[in-house]
Parts: sequence; structure tokens; C-alpha cells
Amino acid sequence: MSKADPSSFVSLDDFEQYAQANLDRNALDYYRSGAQDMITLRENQRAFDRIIIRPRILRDVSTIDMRTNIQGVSISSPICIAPTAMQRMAHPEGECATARAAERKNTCMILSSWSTTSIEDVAATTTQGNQSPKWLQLYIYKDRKATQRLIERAQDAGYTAIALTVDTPYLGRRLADIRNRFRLPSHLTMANFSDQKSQVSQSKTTSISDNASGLATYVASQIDPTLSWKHVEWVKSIARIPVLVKGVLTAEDAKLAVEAGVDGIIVSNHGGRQVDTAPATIDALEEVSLAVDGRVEVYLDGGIRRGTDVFKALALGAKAVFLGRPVLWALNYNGEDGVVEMLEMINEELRLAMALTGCVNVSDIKRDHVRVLPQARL
Ligand SMILES: Cc1cc2nc3c(=O)[nH]c(=O)nc-3n(C[C@H](O)[C@H](O)[C@H](O)COP(=O)(O)O)c2cc1C
Ligand SMILES: CCCCC(=O)C(=O)O
Repeated sequence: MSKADPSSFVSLDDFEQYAQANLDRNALDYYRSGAQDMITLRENQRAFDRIIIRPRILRDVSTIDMRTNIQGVSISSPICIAPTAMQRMAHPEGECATARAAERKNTCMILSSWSTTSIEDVAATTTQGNQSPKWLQLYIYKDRKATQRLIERAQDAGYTAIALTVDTPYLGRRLADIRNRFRLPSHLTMANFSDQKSQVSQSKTTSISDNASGLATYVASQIDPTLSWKHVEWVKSIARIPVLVKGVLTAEDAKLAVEAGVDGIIVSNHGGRQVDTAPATIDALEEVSLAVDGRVEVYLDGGIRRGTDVFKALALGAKAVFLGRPVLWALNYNGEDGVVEMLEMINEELRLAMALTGCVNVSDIKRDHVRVLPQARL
């Protein structure tokens, strides 16, 4: 497939196939892997096939409006960009290209705190005053001051929410990364930590231990595994912007998150990369939205590859969805333009799904539009 002929791409899978043939093994395996046997990774996509759409007919669908609001900010559609680390392995412009694509499509991008471009440089690449929201994904580092500093830097640079990842006290066991002894290429850095004063050093990113991926070793050295609800309250007490938790999969934790005062919940299993055989996110979504009962916004990521997947997530209670790997494949294919093309494709698929089910606004997408078949055995 040649870049000069984008019209040969007809689905998000085509971007993935391009990247599979084009990326080096270290990066490709890191991007595509799930944990252990990758059962949850596969389920994230397959579970959408067990949900049936119940279309309604004869409703004048000549005009479809996909606009919505998240955390009080208007975006052009409920399809947003999840945080993925180290995007410059996919394309030299990495996170900056992604940010410009998000801005062009007026959607939300979450920047990984483990990005290969700094918080400030990503902010500077987009137009000042543009309303497309940028959020910062945060881990709680052992170095608490550095963690606080990240929140302050994000606020100063105009980011409008913090997505606190709560499913990664340790990195999941990704077999390919262990086999490859994954390492960040030497010309790239964890750009938010180049400050010498920070104990979240980057020197260990390229270190190799005998029996682990370089990344798992690095994460174990940097992330605080004592992570608990106290830390969520701590982040809430510091941040002047909304704080969301990313990685909730049960009604029990959704209730605790609301009690801890979070402003939103992202139903996520980290793209199947943490605990294998955790539920597919679309299977966990409804129990979370019922438990939350409208008190805060609920979002979903994991396995979204088609407009009908987005439709199903909205029907089961998500206000918006976030794409992880498809952004990396599109970046690798053609940088900023590649991400724009990918976003346009899935947005057009959502538009058609809405039209063919009789929904002219996203708020028309209701629980009655889907029927969930019994879960298959894993
Ligand atoms: C290569 C890669 C890197 C990721 N890095 C991060 C990260 O730095 N922080 C985080 O909270 N989630 C991270 N995630 C998880 C994503 O935010 C998201 O939950 C997941 O990719 C969604 O599933 P999808 O890839 O099927 O769309 C990463 C996922 C991938 C595939
Ligand atoms: C040190 C980067 C870890 C990023 C991450 O969350 C992932 O690979 O899933």
C-alpha cells in the first residue's frame, strides 16, 4: 500500500496492516501487545460483535449532528484520542502530529505523561486559544514532587483535565517486550523528565535487565505501587482542573471513585495490557454507568475500531470513546495527515451508523438501540 494513495484504505484495519509491515519489531511489538495470552486484548474487539444494533426507521436522517460535550467543553464528535506512550517511535513528529490532528478535527487528545515530546512542546504546536481540549494522563510517581510538578505544568500549558491512570501499579506482563528486551531508541527521551532535578530519571529507560523488558524494569523503578484512593484525593486537592480516573472496570470501584470526588471515569483495561482475562471494556461499561447513575461522565476505551463500536458504547452509557492503537498506526502511516484521515474515516462510519439507526444527535442513541447477547466463554 502506498502513502500516495490513501483512498485504498477503507477501514481502520488498513492502517494497522500498513504499520505492521512498516514498523520495526521493537516498536511494533510494544504497540500491539497485550498482557500474557492477550485474551483481554482480543475480547476488547470481539465483545462488540456480541452486541446487536436495533435500528429505528423512517426518522428523517438527512442531517446528522455528532457534536457533544465532555467536561463542559464542546467537541465535534464523541471520538477522542487515548494516551499512548512514546509516539515518536511511530513517526518523527509523534505527539505533536497527533495534537495537530486532534485540533484539526476539534476533538480531545490525552497526552501520555510518558511521551517523547514535552507537555509544553505539544501545547505549543497547536493554535493558542483553540478550543479542542488537551488532557494530561498522569501516573503517581514515587517522586511526589515531580508528580505535582506535572499537574502544574499541564495547567500552566492550558491542559484542561488530568486523567489519572489507576490500573498500572506495575506494568503488565507483555511477553513480546520481554523477549525483545524492549528499549526506547537512543535518539528519543521521556521528554517530560529531562529536568535534572527530577528523580523520575530517564536513564533507566534504556537499561536492560536479564529477564524483563526494559520498560517493566523502568516502570517498577518509577511508579509508586502503594497507589490507593488516598492518592486520588491528593491529586484532587492539588489540581485546579477536573480529575478523571482511567482504568475502572467494576461497579464497586466506580462508586468509590465518585465518593473520592472524581470528575469522570474512563472504563479501560489499558488496551488489554495489564491483567489478562479482565473483562472487555464494552462488557464492563454498563455496570459502571448504572453504578455512577449520571453523577459524573463515563467514557470508554479499548477495541474501538468501527463507527458501530462507538454507537454501541454510547448506547451503553459512554459519553465519549478514546482510540489508542489506531492513532499509532495512522501516525506511522502518514503523521498528522494520517491521524486526520483515520479520524475522518471512523467519524464517517459513526455518522452512517447513526443515520441507519434513526439517530440525528448523539443524545438520540439510547439503551433500546442495542441488545447484548450472552457473554461467550473466554
Ligand atoms: C502502545 C501503548 C501505550 C500506552 N501508553 C499508555 C500510557 O502511557 N498511559 C495510559 O494511561 N495508557 C496507555 N495506554 C493505554 C491506552 O490509553 C488505552 O487504554 C488503550 O490503548 C485503548 O485500547 P485500544 O488500543 O484498543 O484503542 C497505552 C496503550 C498502548 C497500546
Ligand atoms: C513506561 C511506559 C508505560 C506506558 C504504558 O502505559 C503502556 O505501555 O501500556
